[in-house]
Amino acid sequence: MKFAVFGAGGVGGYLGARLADAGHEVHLIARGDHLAALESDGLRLESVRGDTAVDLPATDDPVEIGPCDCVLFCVKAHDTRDAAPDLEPLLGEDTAVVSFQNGVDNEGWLAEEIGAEHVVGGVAYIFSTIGEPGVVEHTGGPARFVYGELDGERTDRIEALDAALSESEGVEAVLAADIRVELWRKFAFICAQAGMTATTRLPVGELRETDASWAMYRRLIEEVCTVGRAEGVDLPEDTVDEWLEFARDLDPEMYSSLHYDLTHDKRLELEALHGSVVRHADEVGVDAPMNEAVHAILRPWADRAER
Ligand SMILES: NC(=O)C1=CN([C@@H]2O[C@H](COP(=O)(O)OP(=O)(O)OC[C@H]3O[C@@H](n4cnc5c(N)ncnc54)[C@H](OP(=O)(O)O)[C@@H]3O)[C@@H](O)[C@H]2O)C=CC1
Ligand SMILES: CC(C)(CO)C(=O)C(=O)O
Repeated sequence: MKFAVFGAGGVGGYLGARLADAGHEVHLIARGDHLAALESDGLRLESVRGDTAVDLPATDDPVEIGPCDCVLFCVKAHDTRDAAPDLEPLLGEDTAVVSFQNGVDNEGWLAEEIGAEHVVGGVAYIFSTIGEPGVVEHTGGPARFVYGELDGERTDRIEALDAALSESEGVEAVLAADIRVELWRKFAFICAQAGMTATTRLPVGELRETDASWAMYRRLIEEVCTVGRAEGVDLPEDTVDEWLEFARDLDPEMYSSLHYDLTHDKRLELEALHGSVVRHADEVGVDAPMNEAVHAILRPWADRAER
């Protein structure tokens, strides 16, 4: 298959390297120092699931790539709207654009720009970052990727993507029955894991040992589930308990990408996470006070990083 990875960073670089190793044609879209390093030295992946190095075409201009079977859209959520118009040259009639971003709004934003028929939902469970230009470091997380057509159809293109990811080493690939449920499930977890590790600047192990913090972790998940259900998302009854059990088993030193970005003076995806919960809660008329609190605490840091 012909893939373009739009935003070949922590998530996109990981997937691009794994798909290339599985024999697919992969084009990377990046910018700045990272692009310069990809062009001169190729992409190196240092991963707890096995290292690899791939020499792939890399550019900041999608026109050079042309129409693809599938585009993996892996920029930060705050870059979605700016990047979306540049997808156009990558689109053929049946091209799938899969968002592997955090949050529940990216798919809608993409659909507004390129048409809903091109948009496929996706969720990533991994912890990977650009360690230095040209190098993606995967330090933990299951490397599980969940995806599906927004209407739940088993189309030829989603089956082709499923086959490509399933056959790639180091990728746990899951074709979802209902990707909207999966997006909200992940959203519930990430709002707790990211919100708590970023506001306290402590790893999950210390949060688990502190009753008040662990109770807040739980409430963040509960609130997102309440909002999602109020929007008609069929989240399983046991979603909260399932995530708490999952979080209890996490490496005690585990933080989140929001914490990483906060502590590395990078822009925060706050509006796609807690800001989004607050907006969705307002729309459906339910309260989300813990998410509001996280949003209020981190907003000045997000402003500072944007200045
Ligand atoms: N990293 C992780 O472990 C996980 C991340 N996610 C989600 O995945 C998404 C991607 O995150 P992550 O991989 O960490 O992000 P990264 O910052 O590592 O990678 C994104 C890359 O895209 C580049 N980029 C952004 N806009 C453009 C553009 N218009 N043209 C070319 N390149 C562009 C960025 O460049 P620049 O740096 O210059 O902005 C950056 O190199 C986020 O929504 C995140 O929440 C989900 C689960 C785990
Ligand atoms: C918590 C984690 C690592 C789970 O994949 C994540 O999605 C993130 O930090 O953005």
